[in-house]
Amino acid sequence: MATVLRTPQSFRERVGALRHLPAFIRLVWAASPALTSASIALRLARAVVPVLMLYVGKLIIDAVVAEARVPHPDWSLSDWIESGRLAHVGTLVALEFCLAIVADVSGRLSSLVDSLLAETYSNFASIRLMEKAASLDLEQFESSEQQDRLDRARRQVTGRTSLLGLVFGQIQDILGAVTLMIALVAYWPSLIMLMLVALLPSLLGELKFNALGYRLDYFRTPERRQLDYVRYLGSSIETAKEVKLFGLERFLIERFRRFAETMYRDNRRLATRRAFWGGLFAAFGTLAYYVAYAAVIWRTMAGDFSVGDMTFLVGSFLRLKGLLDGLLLGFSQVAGQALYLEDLFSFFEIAPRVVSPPDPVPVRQSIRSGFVFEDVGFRYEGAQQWAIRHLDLEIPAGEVLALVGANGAGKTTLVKLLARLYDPTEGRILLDGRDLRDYDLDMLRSRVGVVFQDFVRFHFTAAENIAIGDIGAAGDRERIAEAADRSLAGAIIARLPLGFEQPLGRRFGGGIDLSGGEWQKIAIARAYMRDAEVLILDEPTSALDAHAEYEVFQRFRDLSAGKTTLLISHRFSTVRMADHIIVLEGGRILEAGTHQALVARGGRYAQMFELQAAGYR
Ligand SMILES: Nc1ncnc2c1ncn2[C@@H]1O[C@H](COP(=O)(O)OP(=O)(O)OP(=O)(O)O)[C@@H](O)[C@H]1O
Repeated sequence: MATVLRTPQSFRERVGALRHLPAFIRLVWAASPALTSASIALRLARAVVPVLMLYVGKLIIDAVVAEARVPHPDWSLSDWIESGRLAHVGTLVALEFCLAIVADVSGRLSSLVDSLLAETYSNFASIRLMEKAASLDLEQFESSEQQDRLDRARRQVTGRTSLLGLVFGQIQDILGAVTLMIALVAYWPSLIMLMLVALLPSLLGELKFNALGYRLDYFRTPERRQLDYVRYLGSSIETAKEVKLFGLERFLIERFRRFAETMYRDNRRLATRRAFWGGLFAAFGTLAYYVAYAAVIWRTMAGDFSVGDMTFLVGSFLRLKGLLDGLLLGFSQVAGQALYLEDLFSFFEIAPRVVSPPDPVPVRQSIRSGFVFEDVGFRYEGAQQWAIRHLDLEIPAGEVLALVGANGAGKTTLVKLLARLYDPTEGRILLDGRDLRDYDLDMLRSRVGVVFQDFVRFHFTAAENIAIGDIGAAGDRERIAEAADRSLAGAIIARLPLGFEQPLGRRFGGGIDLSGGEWQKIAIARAYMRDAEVLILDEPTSALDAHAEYEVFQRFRDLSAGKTTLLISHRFSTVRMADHIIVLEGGRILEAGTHQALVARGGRYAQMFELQAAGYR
């Protein structure tokens, strides 16, 4: 069940989000240990070198002042060099030059390493996300709350890789600040305290606004998904046809504008408040800096510090202020983004419920007795009504069973239960006498070939579209061609300019779109790709003309001889081919029998059959 995430409200909870940082750093480390180590080492260099430079600067000034005090005649440069009085200062300048080069090189290398690491991490985390998503139950996918969370998790891995630079930048700044503080404490400890106290209001302010920003984003996730959806509707090829014909442009644009404006207004209010308070708090920091500055000038004039000390102290204070400001801003940004890590890691923690048992039973190569539904009931999460209730049904191995019934009668649900996409809410389903839940899930699914009514039109090549049925055999062109011939897709592919290599769909350059019926033939070829024991066609032929559907099913029947087959169709010319027919109504079995028996019975089936037959007369 999707757990409702509470929004972090209190200060502790906000800072508490930082607890995900170690897990985040572990994830970054796992993405690339080498790049992560390099990045941290370079940051360390970048933190320490500036302090060393400031100190060498101080030594230079002191040396120069000392030299300037010693009287010297009207010397030329060569006299200075020969006297040896330039040697000390010269060495110091050379040292500072070397440090400057190290600072420059480590800065450049560090941006290079960080950009490589950010991309590696983003790819790594995306793969983890896809793997996790693949392991989830269909039901967990279908809840809108879960979709919201997935959406936030996805944004976390794609849009928020800056977190990486931020966290490492923080580490660098902390190291830099600590080095400076150690140096400054040696001179005048109380000034550092002044600076730290002055920055406290900014810290608290930033934390507060971050939590507000996150809450805004959190509560806006459903709206943002709506916004993305409306944007997609208004600007994609899949919808262009209906948008034009129904004249939906203005309607969609208006809807987009309405959502977007509310979100913009809320964001603007927050950003303005943040800028105001942030500016006010920052003024405290600046004030502290100037107080410290004045104090240092005074003590230098009083003779407590040398001019070199003064430049070092003033330079260090300025740098420390910059670092602390940066740390503060960075900290609040890190804390803000860490709140989103909650989404990513809580997504990683969702446990699928439809899983293999600890000691799974292997599925036999060929099914012996078949499936038995025992008092099976299923209710979709959040639904009031049962989609299926008290269903007892036997599907003997090798039988061709047809399911008929009005829209919403429960046909697709039954198929999903059979393929163990869901587990029954009540009762159980047996395969060869054992509960489906006892079997190895992957093996079970690999034995079942389903073509759904809403099959996916993959914008891949024609060959790949068929190979979807058994993706491990994507390189086996012979099998793909055979599957295509069996589903009557072969003739369609032969007409494509690039044949099996033809990209399908218009999403990418060079793609060719197919008609609905042509797509269906391609989708049916997927069922032939699988060496499945159980074949299920859930109305994938609705776009085929009556003749084509008859032909497709005829072949399907012949080619799947000996296999357990389930057909769902609203066309009785097809349904009558089945060995056994089940009429579902409101999730229960209303009638069952052969075509002849059901017609002779004069019940619901006969009524529906008569209605359709009359339409053709
Ligand atoms: N994902 C879902 N979440 C909630 N309810 C659902 C979901 N899918 C189907 N239902 C409901 O379950 C019931 C059975 O639906 P099902 O899709 O099994 O019907 P069907 O017989 O296949 O219909 P059709 O002929 O229209 O394909 C319907 O009342 C439907 O509204």
